[in-house]
Amino acid sequence: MAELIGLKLEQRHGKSRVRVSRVWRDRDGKHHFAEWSVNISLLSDCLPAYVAGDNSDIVATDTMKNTVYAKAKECSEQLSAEDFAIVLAKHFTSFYQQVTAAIVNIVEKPWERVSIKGQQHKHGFKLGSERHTTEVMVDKSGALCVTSGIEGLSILKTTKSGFEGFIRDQYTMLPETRERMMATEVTASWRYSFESLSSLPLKPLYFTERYMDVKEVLLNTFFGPSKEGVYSPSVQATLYEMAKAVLGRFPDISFIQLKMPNLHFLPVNLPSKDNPVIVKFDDDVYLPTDEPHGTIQATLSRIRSKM
Ligand SMILES: O=c1[nH]c(=O)c2[nH]c(=O)[nH]c2[nH]1
Repeated sequence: MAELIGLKLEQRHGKSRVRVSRVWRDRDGKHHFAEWSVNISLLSDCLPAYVAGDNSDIVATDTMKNTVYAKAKECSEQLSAEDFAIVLAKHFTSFYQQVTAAIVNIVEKPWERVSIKGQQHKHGFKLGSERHTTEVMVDKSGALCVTSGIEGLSILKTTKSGFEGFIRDQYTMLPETRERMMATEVTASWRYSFESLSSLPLKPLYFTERYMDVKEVLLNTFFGPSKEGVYSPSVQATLYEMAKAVLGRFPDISFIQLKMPNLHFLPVNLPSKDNPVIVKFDDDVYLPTDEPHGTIQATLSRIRSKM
């Protein structure tokens, strides 16, 4: 192809924000429900489409969208977002000779079953806050990478947080403190150690359970025990403890990234021309602000032993 002499083309194509929801009905009248926003991206041998206007090797993105609905219909048992992403990625890589790898991202809407008068409702759901995310990559050989995560987990504690001992210079105004609010919106993503389709766990809803468990470990570590809490010397130290707790607890997770913006609650002091002052801050009245905010993020992974 003359056009490609001296040039390198890297390409992928796919469909974004394919929204689908699925209901599964148990015999006893209990319903299960999921709502997903699916992104598909295919790596495929379709160079002629770019360089010669020849679409004969193109999987139409419209076909990708329809495949989401067709596969949702086929999945007759409730399944995790990860397993649905795997179903799709497997289909694209095995069905089309041209497709060498598929990347499927899903964001699940946080519908939660409601309880009415202490009883779980059979078919009623309300929208929660944080979202379960996943990215699955599958190639033709069956090699696989599953990353899962949480988006929008807003958490705050009103004490047991401080920040001291940082660098001071001519621009430093921030007082040291052992008493402040700590608030953040956690974005987490973690990679599972399963590296092939054949090594995936067979247990149904395995990844859904893991998601719930990881979230619980993150929250327990951030907050500490319910009565006494746990002191945080910085967002950095708490982030590290949270990441370490996840790797320590789940051997099938090889890597975790946490993004934890520091959402500030500023002390309010209103001076007055006369005494007494109108508002003197006593760890009680704050000005909440998310702009500007600190940005703190880190990844923690296992170092593979050379043995
Ligand atoms: O936990 C914190 N980490 C920082 O890096 C930082 N910087 C800052 O101004 N306040 C804080 N708090």
